[in-house]
Amino acid sequence: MIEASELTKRYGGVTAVDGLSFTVRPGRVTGFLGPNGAGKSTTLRMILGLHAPTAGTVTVNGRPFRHRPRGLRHVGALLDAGDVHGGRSASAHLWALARANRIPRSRVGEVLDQVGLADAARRRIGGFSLGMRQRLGIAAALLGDPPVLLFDEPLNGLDPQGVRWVRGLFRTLAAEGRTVLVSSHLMSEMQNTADHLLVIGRGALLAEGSPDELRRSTRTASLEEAFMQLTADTGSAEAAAGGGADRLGGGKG
Ligand SMILES: Nc1ncnc2c1ncn2[C@@H]1O[C@H](COP(=O)(O)OP(=O)(O)OP(=O)(O)O)[C@@H](O)[C@H]1O
Repeated sequence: MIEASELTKRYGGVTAVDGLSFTVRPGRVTGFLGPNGAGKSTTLRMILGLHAPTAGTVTVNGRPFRHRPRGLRHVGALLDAGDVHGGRSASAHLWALARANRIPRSRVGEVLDQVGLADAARRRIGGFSLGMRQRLGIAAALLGDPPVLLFDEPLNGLDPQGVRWVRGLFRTLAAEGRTVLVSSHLMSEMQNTADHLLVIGRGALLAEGSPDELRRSTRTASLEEAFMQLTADTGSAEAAAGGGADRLGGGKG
């Protein structure tokens, strides 16, 4: 369970996250949606204790999460798949993380198998495609078998088979009772994946509910249209490109 209360982050004059309160429950996939610059990554970084909130609190299973030894056993996260040492092999990268988090070495082979990178285990990460890096980032998140998992734009660079695989993986992780939070700026991606959605714009919560609830509350035919409508006033490039949709009011679903 992740609980945010009045979470706020300011960078100088920019308010990236603005009094955000939400609960992410275990046993379901929660989609975290918002246009570019809405504050998704900043929120994920505050959940992980990488950035300190300017105000408000966020807890993971009742306590603020700090990076610490064995942290990967509590929370696994894919934030930026490009943020890895390109000179290392996939297995060396995962083994370094496992060692630092006191995770048995046997997990390295297991997660490489799980993400479909077993054949690339000894290859340098520098030669990996974006999709392979995403898979490696997912492997790192799974390494400590954690009860809470955060994924920032996990589908970037994945081919259709990869996208289908990730959707299945998220469903399995949720069915195992884990807390799964997945950020995306594409509502359509979440249509088949998320049980519950949090929609933010300019750092504030615009709406939350199941995909059906969001469609009903916005009286739209698809989640994509619902998203356009909910974010129409946030000044995003996507909302502007969507154009046209009448605003019917979004509120909580
Ligand atoms: N370290 C930082 N210093 C200054 N401003 C920042 C910093 N990190 C984020 N911001 C600003 O905070 C706002 C929210 O950014 P954030 O990356 O959290 O949004 P996002 O929803 O993840 O966007 P995207 O979908 O583009 O990844 C943006 O205006 C961004 O420019």
